[in-house]
Amino acid sequence: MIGVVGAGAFGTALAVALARDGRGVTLWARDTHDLATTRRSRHLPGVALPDGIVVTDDIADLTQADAILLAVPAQTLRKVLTIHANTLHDRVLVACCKGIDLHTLTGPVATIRATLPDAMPAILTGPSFAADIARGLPTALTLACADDRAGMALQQGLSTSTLRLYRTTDTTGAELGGALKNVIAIACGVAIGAGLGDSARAALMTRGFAEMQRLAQALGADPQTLNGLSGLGDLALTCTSDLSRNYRFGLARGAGAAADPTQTVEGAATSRAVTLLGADRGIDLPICAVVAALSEGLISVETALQSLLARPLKEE
Ligand SMILES: NC(=O)C1=CN([C@@H]2O[C@H](COP(=O)(O)OP(=O)(O)OC[C@H]3O[C@@H](n4cnc5c(N)ncnc54)[C@H](OP(=O)(O)O)[C@@H]3O)[C@@H](O)[C@H]2O)C=CC1
Ligand SMILES: O=C(CO)COP(=O)(O)O
Repeated sequence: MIGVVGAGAFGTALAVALARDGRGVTLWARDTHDLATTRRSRHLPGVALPDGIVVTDDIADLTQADAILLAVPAQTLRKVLTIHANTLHDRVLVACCKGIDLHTLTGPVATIRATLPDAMPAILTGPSFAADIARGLPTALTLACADDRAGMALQQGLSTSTLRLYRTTDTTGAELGGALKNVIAIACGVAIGAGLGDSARAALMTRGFAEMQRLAQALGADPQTLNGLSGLGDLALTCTSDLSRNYRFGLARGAGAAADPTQTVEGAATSRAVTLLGADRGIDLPICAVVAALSEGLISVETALQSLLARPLKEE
């Protein structure tokens, strides 16, 4: 049985895909609302839960799970691990979130390691909208686990006919790719929202990818990981699709409109976290820094765009 913590859009979509493929799934939510009776998540409209999914608000129901997917926002992961340490402490835990904890400046795998040292941590990341996964559209993701035997078991256990998992042991590269692409997606949304056009977006994606590579290498990631699904792949998806909440957040800000406050926008807090990580190591992350200042309301859209366009001329 696979356990899923968090019945939001992504947790529900993964549960649906696994259950459709014949896996037993127990889906835990802190408050199931009417999910158990309606079999529909308010976070994933139009998708009905298959019979193979057991819905619960008792985390102890995950005690027998072969692996537990953690599909809660990155800024809440540490709290969830701490509160439910009794159930989660010695388990195979697959982080399904994309972000850097603003207080510890750690990614999801490092957060699991620090909070529950006897758990086996892994991360599932890469280009995949919950809506696509739930509809059974083909998706390819990265499964990263430092222990390659455990990674192989997870790859087998979590792949389905429509969900194709590629494996790596580079958890640092995988978690940084997923976290950083959300920040660059906000910047791209701002540019498009402000009417700067597709050429400006392509420039931001490229220079943003250079920032992703710089920080990831400084933190010990394999550059090849950033070139894969969890880095470049997810950057391409998130910076170009209206389905992305990070991109839409930027789009609204760029157009001078209010962003939807009910949406999970991981790149907002993560932009500050990665800016701090970069500053610690003397790494220049101008796009991330501008997104952080803009997300926190410290600068206007005009100032943000000016500071990106007024960068000194230099070699590529
Ligand atoms: N949506 C997508 O397409 C994809 C999302 N992801 C990643 O998945 C992660 C989760 O995003 P997503 O599912 O979309 O977000 P949603 O906003 O749809 O759902 C978040 C879920 O987390 C739960 N949650 C929040 N705080 C806590 C807490 N303290 N304790 C327990 N549960 C909590 C919420 O519960 P409640 O309903 O009670 O508020 C909700 O079920 C993010 O890191 C995102 O980047 C990755 C790939 C695709
Ligand atoms: O990570 C995602 C796609 O891979 C989802 O992106 P958003 O969180 O921006 O919606």
